[in-house]
Amino acid sequence: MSYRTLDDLDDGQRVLARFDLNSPVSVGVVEDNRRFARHARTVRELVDAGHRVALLAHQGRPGRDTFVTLEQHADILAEYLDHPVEYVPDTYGQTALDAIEHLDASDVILLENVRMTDDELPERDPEEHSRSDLVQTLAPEFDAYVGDAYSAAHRRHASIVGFPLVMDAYAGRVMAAEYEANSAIATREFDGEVTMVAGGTKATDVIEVMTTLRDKVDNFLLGGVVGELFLRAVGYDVGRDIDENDLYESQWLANREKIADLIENHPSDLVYPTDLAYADGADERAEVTVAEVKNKDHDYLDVGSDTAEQYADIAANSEAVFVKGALGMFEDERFSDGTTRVLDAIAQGDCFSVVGGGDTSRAIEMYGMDEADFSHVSIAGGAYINALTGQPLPGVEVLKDDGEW
Ligand SMILES: Nc1ncnc2c1ncn2[C@@H]1O[C@H](COP(=O)(O)OP(=O)(O)O)[C@@H](O)[C@H]1O
Ligand SMILES: O=C(OP(=O)(O)O)[C@H](O)COP(=O)(O)O
Repeated sequence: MSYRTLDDLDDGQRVLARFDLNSPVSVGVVEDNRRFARHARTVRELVDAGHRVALLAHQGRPGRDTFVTLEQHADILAEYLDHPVEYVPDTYGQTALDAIEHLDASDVILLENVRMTDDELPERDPEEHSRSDLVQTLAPEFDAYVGDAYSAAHRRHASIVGFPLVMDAYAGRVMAAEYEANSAIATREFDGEVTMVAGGTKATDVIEVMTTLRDKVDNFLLGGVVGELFLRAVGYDVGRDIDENDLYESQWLANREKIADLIENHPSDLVYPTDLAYADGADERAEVTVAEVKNKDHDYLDVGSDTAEQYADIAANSEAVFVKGALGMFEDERFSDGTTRVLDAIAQGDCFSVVGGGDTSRAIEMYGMDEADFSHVSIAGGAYINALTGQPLPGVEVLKDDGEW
């Protein structure tokens, strides 16, 4: 193995760990989400091994409403951990250094939002970041650095890439699990069919992923905004904005050439919806076959039942399924069918499966599915896209021993 994990870390050390607890914030209130539960497992291991643990994390960006202190994060994490997490309102000043000095075995402190320091946010090379005041002040206080913030590993920020250069560095459990699963489509050979659910609203991201993975994926199951854009490209009158909706036109103009290229060169990999669902005059779910659509007079908010059944079948018979984007607006139960039927088929089967995307993965808990029925449910957004498109993540690269993760 070419990177060190917690298995390689001797007990009873002074450990600085970088997590990603970045969360939605609604009117100043930090919302609980699966990042806390996941990172709590890494902290639990550190606590059980008798380490003295200081956590570094960020929240929001300067100037945004979500840019708040980490006080609430400490409380939420402590709940998951069932162990105290002391919030320290300072990142690397004297207050922080005093708190670090007073750590006992198995104590956990959470240092202040690292983006409140000037050193953190500039995108710089690891060497330059390793010379920053932040890194130079904190590094000597610890024996080891644990990088667990996979979902922020696409950022070349000081606390992500600076410490590993000057400290013994280890990948945390979240980092290792995310890396292994999300890179699998690029790095693993599968014997059977590889399928990708290509849906959701961020069509530009998804079409970039499709273009990169066109030789690896056997079936792209098209849905959501992505599906409509592909249908438009083959001559159906969908994939257009209605009224104020601005999901389609700009993404059509930005991606039409890539779409045309995929259609021309990989036609047999593309699986189109054959029917679509919308809300009728009585606000009930109604369906129409794609062939019957004469002009786009409805917002199509899900794939239809025939499509859902066909997609579920393909997923169930695949060796590996990667999900990027939902097939419909599943938050509204009327339009959840496409997404849930395919997720159910994956969950009940035994294929290798990865579900990514903050919004899409919410469908799993919303509809009472068990995360354990999937090989991996990612907590990353941008980093997941970077991994799928084969771009190295700086926060991963710095943890490699030999440059060959
Ligand atoms: N036809 C559609 N119209 C509007 N929204 C849709 C449609 N299909 C899917 N969605 C929305 O797509 C979202 C998930 O995809 P997206 O935001 O692209 O991905 P991510 O999971 O990466 O955050 C869901 O919140 C869902 O409501
Ligand atoms: O939440 C994050 O990324 P995501 O929105 O892609 O999931 C990370 O914490 C990175 O945050 P940033 O996009 O403000 O650098």
